[in-house]
Amino acid sequence: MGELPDRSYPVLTLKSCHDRPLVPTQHSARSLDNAFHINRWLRLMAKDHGEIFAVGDDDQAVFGWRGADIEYIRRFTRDFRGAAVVKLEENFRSTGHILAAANAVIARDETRLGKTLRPTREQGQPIEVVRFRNDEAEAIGIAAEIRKRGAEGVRWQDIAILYRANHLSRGIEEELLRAKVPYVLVGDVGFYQRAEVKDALALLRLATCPDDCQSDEAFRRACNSPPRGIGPKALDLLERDAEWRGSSLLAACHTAELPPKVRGAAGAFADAVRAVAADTGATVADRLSMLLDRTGYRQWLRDSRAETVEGKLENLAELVLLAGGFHSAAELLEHAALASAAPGENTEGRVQLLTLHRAKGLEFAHVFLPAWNTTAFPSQYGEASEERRLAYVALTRGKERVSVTYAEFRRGYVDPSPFLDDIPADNRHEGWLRPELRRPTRISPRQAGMDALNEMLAGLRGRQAG
Ligand SMILES: Nc1ncnc2c1ncn2[C@@H]1O[C@H](COP(=O)(O)OP(=O)(O)OP(=O)(O)O)[C@@H](O)[C@H]1O
Repeated sequence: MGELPDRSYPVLTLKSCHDRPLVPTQHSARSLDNAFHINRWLRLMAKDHGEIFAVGDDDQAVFGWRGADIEYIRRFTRDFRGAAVVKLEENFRSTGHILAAANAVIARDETRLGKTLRPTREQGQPIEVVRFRNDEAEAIGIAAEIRKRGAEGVRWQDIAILYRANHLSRGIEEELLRAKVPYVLVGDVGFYQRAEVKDALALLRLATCPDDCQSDEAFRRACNSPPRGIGPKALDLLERDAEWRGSSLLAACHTAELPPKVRGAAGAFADAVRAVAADTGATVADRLSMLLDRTGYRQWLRDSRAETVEGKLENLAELVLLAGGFHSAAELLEHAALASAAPGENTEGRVQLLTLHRAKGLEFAHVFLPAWNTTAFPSQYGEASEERRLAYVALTRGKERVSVTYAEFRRGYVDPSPFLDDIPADNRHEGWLRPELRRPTRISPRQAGMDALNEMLAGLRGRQAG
């Protein structure tokens, strides 16, 4: 059976098992993995055939925000009386230190069914917990550490950086670029290619030189978000008018023969952009923020109620913050253009960057977990116990080394994530592990000489005694 999107499992399982009892074959087990998504189907099937084999892990139920209900798996033995529960606690993936840390973090979830992972591997290296002054220093530190590991022979594709929200990738992407570490954003586009970031930068370009013909491209991108009735027809009228007068598209908002309703909305948009353009005393960050508010862009996002809206608003906040570091809009726009090179989807030979949710089910030899800070992780938008399970998922992605980092300043002073306190002292190391702490202790030539001498003497003594 090939790869199937999660949501097709129930349908497929139902079809393939329609007239047969469901037995624990590889197929059925795979199809029923993540039982908390599909308990209703299980009931239906059990009613017909009476045999159910389901695989799931309540500690990894992290999709409540999109409708998955953890209660399905938690009350499984109540729903299916007499069901035998087999706990799979032997873990082949992670070292002892990683599992001890993960076990300790999830143990604080009092509502869980309960299991304790046991390592089959060696104890390994403790979790590195590394503190930074601010998020920029954190990104620089991670990129430098990754370069070091590369120099020690670790393959790029064996390294992953897993973060809670996708706006957190921005600083790390830039430092990886600077450190010349090849990377790929898995299942996502780079920060500057995200639609809302492109929209905001288009507004900024427009306000920077409203009547420059190069701004027409920015106008085309920005003019109808939020929708103002400037569809293909109205845009065509604007293009003709601008061409005839030799003016910009923004100027044409007041001169073109648009239908009255569209004309009002287009005129208001042009006025909002020009008002910000005229405010030459404002900083780049202030101008960007004013544009997002006065054109109604931010409000439009808030009103959309899409699942992704918080992530988009976070990306905009990150962009405004970033803009604070630039003296002029032109500098920021140039920087964005240079950093926009699209990384491919090919993970071979690249460090992988992905959100914690996307990382579920995956594993990597080296895992970096940045931004373990109160504002970022646990997320202020998330449900507390689900955030804890996400921390468990995060730690258990690592096979050999897991490095958790946090900053003291991230859009203001922040505290370390409370999940950090739950990692036992025995299983953590503050700061990066230096190579001499990582490798098996080497015996110095002096010590080797001493050992050889002692062995020889012991042999001699033995012979004398004989
Ligand atoms: N019997 C085994 N012997 C050795 N290695 C094993 C065995 N079973 C699984 N593994 C290895 O353990 C790792 C984890 O296995 P797998 O991905 O199937 O676990 P999982 O329960 O789906 O994990 P998760 O849900 O946490 O992602 C993999 O690297 C797999 O190859």
